[in-house]
Amino acid sequence: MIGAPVFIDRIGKAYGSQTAVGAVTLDISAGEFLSILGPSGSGKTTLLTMIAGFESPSAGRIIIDGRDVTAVSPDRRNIGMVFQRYALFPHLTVAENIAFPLKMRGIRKDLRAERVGRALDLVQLPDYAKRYPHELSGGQQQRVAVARAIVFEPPVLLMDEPLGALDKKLRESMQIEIKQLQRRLGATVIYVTHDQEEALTMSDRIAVMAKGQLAQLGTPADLYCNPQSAFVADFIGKMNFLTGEFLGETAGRQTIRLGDDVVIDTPGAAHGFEGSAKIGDRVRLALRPERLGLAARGAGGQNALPGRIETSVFAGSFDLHLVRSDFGSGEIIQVQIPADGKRVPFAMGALVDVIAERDGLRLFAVAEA
Ligand SMILES: Nc1ncnc2c1ncn2[C@@H]1O[C@H](COP(=O)(O)OP(=O)(O)OP(=O)(O)O)[C@@H](O)[C@H]1O
Repeated sequence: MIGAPVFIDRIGKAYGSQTAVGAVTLDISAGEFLSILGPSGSGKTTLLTMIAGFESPSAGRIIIDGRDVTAVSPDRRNIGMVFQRYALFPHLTVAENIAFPLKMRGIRKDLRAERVGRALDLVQLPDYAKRYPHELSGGQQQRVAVARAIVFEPPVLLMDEPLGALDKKLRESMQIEIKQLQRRLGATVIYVTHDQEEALTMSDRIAVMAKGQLAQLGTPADLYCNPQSAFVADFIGKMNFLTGEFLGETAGRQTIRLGDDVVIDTPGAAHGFEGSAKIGDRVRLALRPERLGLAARGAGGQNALPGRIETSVFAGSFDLHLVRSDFGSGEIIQVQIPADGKRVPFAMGALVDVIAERDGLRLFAVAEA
């Protein structure tokens, strides 16, 4: 199976006066794993069902492998689909379920059996051909659904929250399985999820949707390190936000005052801020919990945020400290320190400095919050 490129050209969908998707353009390479990520109601499913052909767009075109399929019916787009609910036929065996798309395409019985066998091997269920769906676990049923979607070797696979109904552990192992399978097959995958960790783990690129629009498109590292808006910064990974006053810019560094007397330097306009603030404007400073450090009060050096430990939680691979700021209106700052087996040196109520590394800071205008 070789993947096909998918070009989504200014696609839009309106329901009456409501815009579900507004002029989204995505250029997806052959063999790419692209996730569509966004909160509930952001238009992910509407976008995917238009690519599948179950909804017709109000505007724009869909090009698969160089062919304009905008007006082509779903069964003629040569696309495999997996949904959150496995949607297996309950009265058919696993093998019959997987053979179904082949039968629809008029493939001979002996060839069908061979391809079903291969698909079952690929999803690691070689001994389950004769079982019925109700005799399988949720994860096994979803693997059968994946086998059914890939058995006719479609160059494009669409998946809409395929792991949403599974528990966390199973979901995580299936994420790896699906990713490995996709690499082996070379198929182009467009994968809808609202789970940012899932999108970060699986994708070559992620399209973040907000209110029917593309908020940002990039690699997982891109979105994580260079979010272009407070929305993306907040949606991808964990983020602390502090509101402050813009004091000005010198040598490419922006200076922000938090509360009455805490002054912070950011690394410059290249790091997420468009530089549209005027002196005195309110701005939002975004700080990743894992890019912060902790020191005893007074030992934090430059860019220290004074606060006190409200609570500390052991979270396995890291310790999470909630620090109440001693400036502004006493916001909670989350600080994540990798666990090294040693005890946390700070007791509850301890006076500390939160150390903000410059390159871990982002600055956003308040208006777009
Ligand atoms: N058939 C429809 N008629 C009217 N409005 C619709 C219809 N389908 C979707 N919408 C609206 O379009 C918007 C986008 O919905 P969509 O289901 O694409 O979002 P989503 O990001 O997939 O959400 P979720 O994660 O909750 O599934 C929503 O505001 C929704 O109410």
